[in-house]
Amino acid sequence: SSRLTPELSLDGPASPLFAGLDEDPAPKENVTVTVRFRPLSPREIRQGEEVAWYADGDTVVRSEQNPSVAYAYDRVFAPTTTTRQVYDVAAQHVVSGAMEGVNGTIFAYGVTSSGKTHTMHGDQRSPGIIPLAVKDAFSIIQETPNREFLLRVSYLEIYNEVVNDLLNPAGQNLRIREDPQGTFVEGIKEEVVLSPAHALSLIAAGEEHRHVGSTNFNLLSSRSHTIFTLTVESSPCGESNEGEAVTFSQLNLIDLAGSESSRAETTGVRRKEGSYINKSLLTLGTVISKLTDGKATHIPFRDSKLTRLLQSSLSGQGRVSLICTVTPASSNSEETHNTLKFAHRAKRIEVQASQNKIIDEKSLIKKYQNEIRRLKEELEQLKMGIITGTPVKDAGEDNIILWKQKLEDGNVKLQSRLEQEEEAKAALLARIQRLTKLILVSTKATQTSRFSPHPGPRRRHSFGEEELAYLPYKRRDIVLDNESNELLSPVEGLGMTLEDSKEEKKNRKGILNWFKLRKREGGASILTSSEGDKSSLTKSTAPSTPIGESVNFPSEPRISNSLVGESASVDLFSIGHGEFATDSLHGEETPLASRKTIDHVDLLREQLKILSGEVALHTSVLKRLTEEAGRSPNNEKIQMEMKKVNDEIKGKKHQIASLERQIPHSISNNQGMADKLELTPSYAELLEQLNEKSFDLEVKAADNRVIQDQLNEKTTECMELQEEVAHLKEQLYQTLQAKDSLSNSIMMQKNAGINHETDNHADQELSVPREVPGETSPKEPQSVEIDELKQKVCELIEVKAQLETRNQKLLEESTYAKGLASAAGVELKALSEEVTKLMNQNEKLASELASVRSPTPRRANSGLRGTRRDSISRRHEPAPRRDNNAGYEREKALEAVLMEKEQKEAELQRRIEESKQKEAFLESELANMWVLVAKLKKSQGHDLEDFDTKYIGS
Ligand SMILES: Nc1ncnc2c1ncn2[C@@H]1O[C@H](COP(=O)(O)OP(=O)(O)OP(=O)(O)O)[C@@H](O)[C@H]1O
Repeated sequence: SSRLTPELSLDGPASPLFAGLDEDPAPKENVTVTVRFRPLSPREIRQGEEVAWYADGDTVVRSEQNPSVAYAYDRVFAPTTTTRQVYDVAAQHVVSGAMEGVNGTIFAYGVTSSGKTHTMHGDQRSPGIIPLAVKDAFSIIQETPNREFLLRVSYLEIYNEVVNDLLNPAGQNLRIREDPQGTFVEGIKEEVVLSPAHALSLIAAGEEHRHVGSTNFNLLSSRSHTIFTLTVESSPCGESNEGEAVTFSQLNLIDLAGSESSRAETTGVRRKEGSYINKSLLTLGTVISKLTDGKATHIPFRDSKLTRLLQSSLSGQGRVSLICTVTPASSNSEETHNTLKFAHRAKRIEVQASQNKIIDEKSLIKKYQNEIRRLKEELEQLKMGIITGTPVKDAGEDNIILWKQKLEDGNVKLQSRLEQEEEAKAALLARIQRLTKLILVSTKATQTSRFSPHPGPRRRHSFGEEELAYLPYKRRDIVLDNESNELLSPVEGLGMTLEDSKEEKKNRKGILNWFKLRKREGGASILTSSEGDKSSLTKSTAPSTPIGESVNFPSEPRISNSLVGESASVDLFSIGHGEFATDSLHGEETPLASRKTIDHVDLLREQLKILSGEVALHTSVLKRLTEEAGRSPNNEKIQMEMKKVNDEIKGKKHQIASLERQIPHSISNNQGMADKLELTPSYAELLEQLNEKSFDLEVKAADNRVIQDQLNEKTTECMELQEEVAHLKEQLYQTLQAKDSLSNSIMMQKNAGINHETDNHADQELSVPREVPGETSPKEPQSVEIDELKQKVCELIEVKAQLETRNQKLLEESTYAKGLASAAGVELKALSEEVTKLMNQNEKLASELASVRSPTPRRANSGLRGTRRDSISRRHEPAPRRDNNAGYEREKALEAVLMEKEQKEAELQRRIEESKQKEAFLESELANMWVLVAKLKKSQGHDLEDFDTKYIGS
């Protein structure tokens, strides 16, 4: 499928993107071919089907009827084998190869209803190869601490020989292109993924668009081939990796549509689909036999879209694993035999597992790394600029007026410069965070690498609830005849899932917690991919642009708010807490928590300095004004200015005082926080999650804003269209009137018997203007009028066609906008549920906190709020015993944090409410728009229909 972003592939031959294959070419290996039997279905058993083929040991499939007919493969899986076992043998090595830069392709092949989709996608009880591979890829990143990764996905289907983008409904009928590196799909959308749940959610969304339909054999049969591609870029960690090669690879996970025998389907669409499916699978078979023939000169890759896209994999670049799914049923014996022969041929294809390397600096991961580095430098410079400030030059004592003027100007300039710099700094920080989040790194501190020659055993990660939610509950529940779908084998994975579920609940980290804080040398730590950065990605409008990082990422306002002004500095502090808490949880060697606090305190001090400078400037201005006021005491303007400056000085002083209070408070709060973390580490997790949720909410709100803008645009377009329609109506009306008057005059002429010819053919005159030699008036002007009318009719027809096209476009865009709005709605709902959950947890933690305190009879009987009130009132009592002081202080700090969190919760709730309102507003807007469009269509339709019947028809 798609290989590279255009910006990467544009480079051309002068700067080759790939260093190519390794200098030491990897030894040749064969395609891994496995066969998976599915159990007999209850229907097959009811119909008295017998077993025609069976697994004879681990590697042989044998015919029941004729035991001398047998085929050997790398592995044969009996009906009771679980998909996880299949994954371990048939897919794991391909996935781990892809993470190391070796291309990989895994595909399921078999007749309809043999279990391809069950194997590739699976369901919640038995996740398929695709979810397992995605999960494994992220586990590998987690266990490769010395490398940074960038993962992108694309998802397409080939339906009736047309390539459609499943991640972008607008991406239909895409073209397959070729370049020196192979074939790729032009304009396909790629999304950078940040967690398994994120990737699975994209697959689930893509599946919604896939073509499925019921056949005689499968109620939900796949009617298209799908290719899910995971593109992996990785480079060594750290900032000293400039010039080092980046490994690049693609993992293609393919669920083919099933080949069908002629008895499978009889009518219309299904038959057409079936013939396309069979043709492409036949081409696949031919390609494979020619590839293994040895003598073949021409391989017909171009005969089908499927083989064109698989060309580079099948011609040996990277690992290939073919999983052939078969049913043992005797009624399918012949088809099974064909599948087995196909698998046997494929076994002979040779491939080479060489590592791809990109030497070009323009690999996407490199591009991000360089940009992060550059932004950090800019930020450093900006910070220094803010601290240094702009010195105001002494203009000399003899020119005091000029000096004063300059001072005033300098003051204004300084202020606006400071504001600008603060804004720029916030924007830079946000951008660094945004870019850093896209690059995935392990949270492990250990330096063992999977890229080392002998990687240790890997821990198997089980699916969390949020990840399972993106898999179908039970795929294809209904089989024909309404029979139960339970096949005669233990339900795969069920036991395991039940067993695991308790463990999963305990360990559950959720979508957002796959990657925690990331440390970077020589700079402030930056949050990595702990947040599902969906908004920025799905906003990407241009196909093949993997990130929409420039679009709608609302972190700037949040950070800039936090940097401007006194009240907002509380916000800044709360952000600091979130990050601080998260980092502390991981207990890494660098004391990130204290560094965060130092950063924060530094910032407060910087603000203090700025404010002091401003106060000094204002004071000098005030002094000058006082002198002037002394000279002209009745000048009201000066008095007012003095008052204004005075107020400003007071305001600034007030801010300074509050900042001075905040600095020690921040330090002690930090201490309190650290103590609290010792007691309740999960509390920090909660804070972090709250932080993440609020961030998500902001993203959603930004999304809503975009949708709202789109809606407004559409509404304006609708209004314009309406105006145009009204205008057209007017024109039509005029034309009709002209025509009526023309008919009248003709009739009058007829009656007067002026022209006998006209008498007989008056009607024809209307539509066919004729020239009568020697005859001039009064017929000439009439025919001119008729000509004009005809001209108008033509023009109107053209306008009608244009309007119809525009209307169609408008309808498509509205559908898309509606989709976006409903997606935002679903997300919001999920978020509000999360927040409710968090609040419950919070309540629980608060009561735990209460129990941690040394119990007094009074506290033991009161609830959380009672406890807080008690402790607040205690603050006004005389100080308790000296040895209780430390505990008391600590309690105070904890309470402050608790209160702060409650405020944050309330704030979150408020934001959810706001978002909900916005959503409701959007929905009503959308509904209005639909009504408008419908009305428009209706009125336009009526008018034009009338028009057609009346004039064009006649
Ligand atoms: N190994 C298996 N164990 C249990 N059930 C299975 C297995 N393989 C397939 N099934 C069940 O058999 C039915 C058909 O499987 P599936 O839809 O995966 O077939 P398919 O080959 O993808 O069909 P199509 O080509 O028509 O899409 C489903 O109900 C599925 O749950």
